Amino acid sequence: MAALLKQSARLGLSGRHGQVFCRLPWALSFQRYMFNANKKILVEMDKSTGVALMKMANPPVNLLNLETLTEFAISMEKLELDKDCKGLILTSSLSKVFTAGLDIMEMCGKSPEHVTEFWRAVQEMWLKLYGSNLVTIAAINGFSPGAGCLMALACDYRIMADNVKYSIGLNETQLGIVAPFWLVTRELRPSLFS
Ligand SMILES: CCCCC/C=C\C/C=C\CCC/C=C/C(=O)SCCNC(=O)CCNC(=O)[C@H](O)C(C)(C)COP(=O)(O)OP(=O)(O)OC[C@H]1O[C@@H](n2cnc3c(N)ncnc32)[C@H](O)[C@@H]1OP(=O)(O)O
Repeated sequence: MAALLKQSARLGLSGRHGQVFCRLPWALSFQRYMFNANKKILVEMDKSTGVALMKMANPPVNLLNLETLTEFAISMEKLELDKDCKGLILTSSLSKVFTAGLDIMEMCGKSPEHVTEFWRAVQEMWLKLYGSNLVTIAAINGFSPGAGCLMALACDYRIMADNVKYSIGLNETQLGIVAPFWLVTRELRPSLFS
């Protein structure tokens, strides 16, 4: 993140209170592009730095439902295919929630087919992040329970906003969901793999 900001300064961007203001001539704007499918995942790719900023934008709490997870996977695929993209910062567009995790309503009163599709999308999200060729950074700017924690763990680096009110953790056992073996061994106890 610091490197990104340094690069921004070199290119004529100035920052104040965490915001970055652009003073670049319009002619250089081709170096940036933005995309989103359904506006739940916003991506801004800066070709001059090779860094993409991905913001979850599903108010009020950035729930990870099937639609958002699918959009996330598509966005990751697009970035992986961009040879100029070297790094990814994953964050939230909301002020105090990174993501409230999986939408528990996706697991409640739904058909077995739907639940299967949903969990496949959860697993795909993890695979896309954990297996990414990009340098991935989670900029955790708010509460991050359950799958929010899973997302952060799947990134190469994590930075969390310095606010004692925000919590992060795998709290899903409180809902009767058990973290799968591969998650525990890969991310929480990697020594078991060596
Ligand atoms: C067998 C095959 C295995 C394959 C496995 C593959 C992968 C699995 C890998 C790992 C397992 C990970 C499992 C992860 C599970 C989860 O993520 S479970 C969800 C955990 N999350 C929570 O417990 C969050 C609970 N929410 C909060 O604590 C708060 O909402 C908050 C985030 C602190 C924000 O607080 P606040 O700003 O005050 O907002 P509200 O509480 O008022 O919430 C606003 C509305 O959003 C609803 N909501 C919040 N969280 C959820 C949620 N997780 N699901 C559904 N809905 C949620 C909340 O009810 C409010 O709704 P209304 O406005 O009242 O209608």
